[in-house]
Amino acid sequence: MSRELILALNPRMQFTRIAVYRMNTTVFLKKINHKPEDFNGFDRYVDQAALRAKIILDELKSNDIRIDDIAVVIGRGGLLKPVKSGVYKVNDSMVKDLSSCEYGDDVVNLGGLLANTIASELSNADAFIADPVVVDELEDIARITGRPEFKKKSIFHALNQKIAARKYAKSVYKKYEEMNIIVAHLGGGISIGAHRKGRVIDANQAYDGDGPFSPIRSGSLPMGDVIRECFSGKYTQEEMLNKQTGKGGLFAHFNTYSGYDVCKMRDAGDAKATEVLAAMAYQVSKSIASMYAVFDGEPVDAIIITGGLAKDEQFVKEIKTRVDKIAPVSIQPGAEVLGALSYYGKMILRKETEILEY
Ligand SMILES: Nc1ncnc2c1ncn2[C@@H]1O[C@H](COP(=O)(O)OP(=O)(O)OP(=O)(O)O)[C@@H](O)[C@H]1O
Ligand SMILES: CCCC(=O)O
Repeated sequence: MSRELILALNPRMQFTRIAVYRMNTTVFLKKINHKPEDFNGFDRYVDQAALRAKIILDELKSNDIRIDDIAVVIGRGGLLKPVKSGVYKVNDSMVKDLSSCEYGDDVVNLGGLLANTIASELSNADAFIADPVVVDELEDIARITGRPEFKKKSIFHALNQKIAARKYAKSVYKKYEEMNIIVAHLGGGISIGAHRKGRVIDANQAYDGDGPFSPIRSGSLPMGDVIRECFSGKYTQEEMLNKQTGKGGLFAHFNTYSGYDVCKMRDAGDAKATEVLAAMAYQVSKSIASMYAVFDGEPVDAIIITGGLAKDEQFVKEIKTRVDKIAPVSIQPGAEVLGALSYYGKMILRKETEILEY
């Protein structure tokens, strides 16, 4: 039996999900909740790397995980320069871009940094990321905007979208690379991707660009109003960016990061929650329908709805009824981030994947 373990890491704002795998067996799975006061004094998410790494290592040790058997530490990849899909070994250049927030400050940056810090503490491990949020397979036409100095960027949930699409393709005995699929990832952020024959040729710029609003992101806004707010003198640039990326969407309406809680408010008859969630479902549906045009007349084989909010039947129903004329709709509730990372971790151990250099 192989003694080589895989440690997978998915850092989120208020918690870090970790899992340890021995090939196909899950050895350990844990959602480590963090108290906001633990991070007092840290201005940026990346400043939390050393502390979170220690908390994770302590958790593994106190659960008798044989940490020196860990060979692969693989984290969810962060805001980096645009890259092709695949597995990357964490190197100095990646650590520099993540820790300086060269391409933005999001908690997802901690994926590569935690993997690097933890691997360096172990005797036998290397650090990796896979399909980071900046996987870029856009067609050139998708990049052009109404201002030559602005190009649309590919920032979306590449890891979960691609795993969801591969899983669906397998379930209908086809190859991902042979299918046309629209994937809607409904998580803390929301991204809609047009997967044409295995390449995501268009997606909304989910982090700070366009698309539906989400539990934490503002999505597309009336641009004139945003410009006027920028120059109102009321907010700094940092505050304006934060309103777009971390304090928009459901948070701005309800002061909670939890889509689950807002769904519960709707179920209890709250009129505002009903209205805002319906608007979010409406925006997701419009975004899915807009991707139909991207396939330029080729049939779309499936629409996949995935992510945490895909667990809410009412929310999903409101989207489904608006888009199911386009293609059959398949629901994959929840995001398999750790499972997806373990899939790549196994390929690394079996030497079945190219290790790309950042
Ligand atoms: N049963 C549920 N019903 C409704 N919403 C839910 C449910 N379970 C989770 N959610 C919501 O889903 C969102 C989180 O989804 P998910 O776990 O896919 O995202 P994440 O990993 O935190 O962020 P992202 O997907 O943007 O990277 C949260 O707003 C959460 O409250
Ligand atoms: C960080 C990119 C995807 C998202 O969370 O919106």
